[in-house]
Amino acid sequence: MRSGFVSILGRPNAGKSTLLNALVGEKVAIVTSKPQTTRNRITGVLEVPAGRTGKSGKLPAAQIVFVDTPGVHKPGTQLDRRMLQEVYDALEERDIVILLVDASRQLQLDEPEAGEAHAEEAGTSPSAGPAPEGKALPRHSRGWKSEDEFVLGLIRKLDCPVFLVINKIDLVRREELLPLIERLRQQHAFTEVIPISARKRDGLDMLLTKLIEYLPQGERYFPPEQFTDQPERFLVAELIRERILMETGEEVPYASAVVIERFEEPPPESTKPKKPRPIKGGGFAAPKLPLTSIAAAIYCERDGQKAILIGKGGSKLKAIGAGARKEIESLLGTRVYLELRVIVEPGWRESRGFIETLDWRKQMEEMAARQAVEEPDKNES
Ligand SMILES: Nc1nc2c(ncn2[C@@H]2O[C@H](COP(=O)(O)OP(=O)(O)OP(=O)(O)O)[C@@H](O)[C@H]2O)c(=O)[nH]1
Repeated sequence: MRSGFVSILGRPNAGKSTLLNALVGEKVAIVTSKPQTTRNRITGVLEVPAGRTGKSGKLPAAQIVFVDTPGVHKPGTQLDRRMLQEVYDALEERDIVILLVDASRQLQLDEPEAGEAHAEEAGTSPSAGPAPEGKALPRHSRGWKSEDEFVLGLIRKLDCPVFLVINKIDLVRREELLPLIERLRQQHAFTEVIPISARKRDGLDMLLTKLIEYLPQGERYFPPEQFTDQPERFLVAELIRERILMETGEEVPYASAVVIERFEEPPPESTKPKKPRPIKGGGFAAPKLPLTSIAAAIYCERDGQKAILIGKGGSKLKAIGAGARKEIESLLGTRVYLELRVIVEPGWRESRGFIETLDWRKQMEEMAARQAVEEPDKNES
């Protein structure tokens, strides 16, 4: 079989997480219209059984480990630097790299007015983020041309196949697409150039066929039924963060972090399949699902942000909790009791120590170390 790591690299909002989810067929990464949604590298595993039909006939069996990365942007804070480090790490361990660009955004650059503004302000921080789809770029986000150069610099150093994947083609006209492809082709000797729409799942068959063509022969890295290496706790924290990004504006999404403080899975006996319950007046009700009890802390940097997160009479926090709970229930397949509290941690985005505590890989190591101290016998056996 073929197997290998495919890292997905690109500017914020290019659609990397949408592509990852579409390829893997599961919600592995959260997606919002706000840039810099992804903060860690995220693994999504796609198992391709032998005989599946691709663009050029039957595909060989393959396991592709996709690695979504934070959008590359000029670092302004310690958190940004950590995010960039995640990108570097993903570029270390890979067999193929996908450079994902947003076709609609590239086209905006072509407009002379926007182009001039970019040149003027190149190098400014884009932390406040690009404009929503289809809108003109706001002044504060016009530093991104130099960031495109930075991304190109990263891929020029690579010795593996690099695919240029042009996303969001559903937003551009056909006659605009061909000149764009030609212009981007000039930037680097890309192994393949593939236009897609991740949202509409257009072009993904071609992408998959070509990826498998370039993957080395090898064994599986993950068991066939596993679709990510992220623990459920972290997925839950991300679903809460996704809701915060959706429910709040201005700087709050960027200044927020979520830490799971309690994660109590239902006792094993309650997860056994149960019979439907008879109800008064005849008929049966679906059996009650078991309950997972979760408590999470939402960190922000200032009292004002805390007030926004809580909202009038707690309304905002309630909305965040209700939206997140629905998503978590569908992830875990249980009912969920979710408790949220908001904590002000001034300037956490500049604190290396705090940022480290957010890293789930670190959290897992610490939990294992704690368990080894608390239950040494269990560990030895
Ligand atoms: N129209 C359209 N929108 C898309 C497509 N792919 C992604 N989007 C939208 O683009 C926005 C950003 O998508 P994400 O997948 O979060 O982008 P990202 O590159 O992971 O973003 P960062 O986390 O900032 O790095 C979301 O609103 C998506 O729904 C596409 O093919 N077409």
